[in-house]
Amino acid sequence: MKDFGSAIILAGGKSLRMGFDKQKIILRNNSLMDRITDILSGEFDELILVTNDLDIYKDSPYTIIEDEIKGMGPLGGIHAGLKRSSSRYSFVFACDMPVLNIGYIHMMKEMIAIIKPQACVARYKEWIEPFNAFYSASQIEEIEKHLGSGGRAVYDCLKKCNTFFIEEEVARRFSPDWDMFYNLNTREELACFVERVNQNY
Ligand SMILES: Nc1nc2c(ncn2[C@@H]2O[C@H](COP(=O)(O)OP(=O)(O)OP(=O)(O)O)[C@@H](O)[C@H]2O)c(=O)[nH]1
Ligand SMILES: [Mg+2]
Repeated sequence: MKDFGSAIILAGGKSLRMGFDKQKIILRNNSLMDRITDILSGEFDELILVTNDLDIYKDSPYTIIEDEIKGMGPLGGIHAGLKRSSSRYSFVFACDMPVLNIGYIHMMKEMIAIIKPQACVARYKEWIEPFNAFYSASQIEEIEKHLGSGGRAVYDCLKKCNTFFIEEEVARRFSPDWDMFYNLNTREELACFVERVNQNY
């Protein structure tokens, strides 16, 4: 079993705030999902998309699955992805995140290789950033317990695991403006991002 061969991209949920399915976001004429998979396929051997619409990916070369425990939000997607993953650790990302930072991924891998936690997640004040993070197969049981008792909060579940939290100042060295955690939840955020990056994307 490889340590770091797999990436999980979450593409389920309701997209209520966006008003259209976020896994279909187009940025400057290109599919955001295609951009994410293009970049991550250079870094990981196995890409697992956890979606609520299998039809979209009929011709995809990647592993396409649905939640096993449905309607529980991102933790349900992480659970399905980890169960399918063939690696000890999986990088977890979301379909509404426009910025990937490979240097930060490399740094997390190095930290994990030394510390050997169950998960590696950035912490920001009293919040965590559940995506652009690593989770491991060793958490599946704890996640099932958490979801089974109705818990949905990723942070609460991570507190019960041996999680290595990356502190804000460390993450900011890689992404001073926190872009690598930015996610597009509304049409305004989408328009604003397109405007801001303009030709540089
Ligand atoms: N597989 C899976 N992914 C999910 C689920 N809920 C959310 N996601 C994904 O998790 C990421 C973060 O989701 P959010 O932006 O918080 O929520 P959302 O449900 O997509 O959108 P809202 O309805 O506006 O809250 C996105 O990549 C979603 O596609 C779920 O139940 N299953
Ligand atoms: Mg979001």
